[in-house]
Amino acid sequence: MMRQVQIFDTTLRDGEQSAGINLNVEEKLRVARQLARLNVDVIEAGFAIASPGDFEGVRAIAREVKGVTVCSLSRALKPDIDRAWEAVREAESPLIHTFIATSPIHMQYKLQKNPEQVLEMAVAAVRHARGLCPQVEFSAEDATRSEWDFLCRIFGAVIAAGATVINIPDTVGYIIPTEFGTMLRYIKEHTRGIEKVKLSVHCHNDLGLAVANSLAAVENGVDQVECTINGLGERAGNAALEEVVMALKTRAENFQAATRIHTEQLHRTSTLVSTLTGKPVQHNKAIVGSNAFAHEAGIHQDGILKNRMTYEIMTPESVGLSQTQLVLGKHSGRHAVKNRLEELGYTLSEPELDRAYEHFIELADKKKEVTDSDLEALVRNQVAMMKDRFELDYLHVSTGNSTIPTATVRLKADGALVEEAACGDGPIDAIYNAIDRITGIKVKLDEYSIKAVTSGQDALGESTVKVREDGHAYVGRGLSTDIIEASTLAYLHAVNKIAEKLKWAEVSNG
Ligand SMILES: CC(=O)SCCNC(=O)CCNC(=O)[C@H](O)C(C)(C)COP(=O)(O)OP(=O)(O)OC[C@H]1O[C@@H](n2cnc3c(N)ncnc32)[C@H](O)[C@@H]1OP(=O)(O)O
Ligand SMILES: CC(C)C(=O)C(=O)O
Ligand SMILES: [Mg+2]
Repeated sequence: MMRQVQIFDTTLRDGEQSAGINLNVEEKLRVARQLARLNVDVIEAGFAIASPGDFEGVRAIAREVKGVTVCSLSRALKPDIDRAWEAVREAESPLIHTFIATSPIHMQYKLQKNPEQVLEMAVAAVRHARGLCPQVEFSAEDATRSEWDFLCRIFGAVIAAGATVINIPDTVGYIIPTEFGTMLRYIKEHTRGIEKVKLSVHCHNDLGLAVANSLAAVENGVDQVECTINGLGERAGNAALEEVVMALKTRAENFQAATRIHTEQLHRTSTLVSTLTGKPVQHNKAIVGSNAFAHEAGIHQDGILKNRMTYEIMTPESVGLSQTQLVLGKHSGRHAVKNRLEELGYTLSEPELDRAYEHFIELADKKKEVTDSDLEALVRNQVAMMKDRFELDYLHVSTGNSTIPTATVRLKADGALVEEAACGDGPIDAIYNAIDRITGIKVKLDEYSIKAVTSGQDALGESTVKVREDGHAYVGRGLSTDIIEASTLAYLHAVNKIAEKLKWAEVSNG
């Protein structure tokens, strides 16, 4: 039986606490709307007492964003709690989150209070918050460096005072997964009333263990994980929401726990947060990095082409990306180059492919990435091994302001001369109709352009067309001092690519 784990998103509170991030109210609202689309369970929208802007941000989200619990952080102080309540009270499901540090070092040096005073403050804070709001979360800041028996005592006391969620933060990212599991089991066994509340964890990434610790917590039965988009947060950040969620989904049989997250929204959410915060996502970041579903090594690309699961443990579509990327570079092999060329409409024989691959590797050694245009140029211009099926032999167009544009076209098709005439809406349309009659290939013209590539009266005109056949797009280019001829050559260029593909299909189908 799968149990449900809640996702508490704190991008707008702990994430925004990262050095160098400052979101205004409108930006916070945009993130919150997207978090609601992502279907998080709780949005920690800010720390209401911190500033008027933070207060307005929390209040605006509480007023507008529905279908999700909205919460504000507050110290264990009455004015903080009152301000938090003022900000969240209009939410469909409001929550006050109050906290106080429980580790010896924080109590002695930062709070300058003894454990009994801290316990009293925690209880008073929770009691006051619970008098205002039906849902109150209590966090023991720096819990993982606190004495376990003291934690059990303070948790028991705040539960008795009305806390509905108990959160165990690894505030400084100190704990390791096995130790966290043992600690959580100890707390569950030794805290009075713990079975009545939700148990939550909040992990920081100072040792790069935030996600691993959060997952260890799920294995040990916690009900809620606190995390942020792109792992934003104080110092090295918090547990990355996308990593926690996809680990739970991909290894569901291990965790027997599911979230309500709409994972296809992950990429979009990550991009929005990155854009608004100005914090780029590192390329190799799990799940949402630009290379997370990109493959360059030949052996990997070959595997992916044969079966995506050889090198992908989840699909790009499941996180909201349209497809796997096979990046062509110096580590790519023949299979990937052949596959891309076929997608572009070039079907090569084995010797042709060998030659093209040789040229490709030479080029890839000089360039980081070989683009589609590079590949096309390489095949058509450098290797020049493809013999066009249709070549222009003769062209005549008759047009004017009071005549129906008519074209006569003669092509050399597989060595024989074939001539056709056709009318059209304009001279180019007439030519393309005549060509279609000769080739018998049905294409749809999506784009057409003509531009001068040199200057003067004898300027060279370059025409580019994009045509579609059987759902695939083909680009053709033609160059001539006569723009009508350039347009004809561009169309023929695209049609020859299609003819080559169709020929290959015939051969392969026997
Ligand atoms: C682990 C975390 O992420 S905790 C959340 C951190 N987030 C923030 O700090 C949000 C931004 N902070 C702020 O805007 C400000 O620090 C404020 C408004 C919260 C407080 O500002 P100030 O009143 O000027 O206090 P300052 O920040 O300098 O010091 C914090 C005070 O709160 C006390 N304090 C810290 N945590 C708590 C707590 N949980 N409960 C009660 N008091 C606390 C400190 O002991 C210190 O008290 P002191 O002034 O008596 O020495
Ligand atoms: C306020 C608490 C939950 C926190 O952010 C932390 O301890 O890291
Ligand atoms: Mg934190």
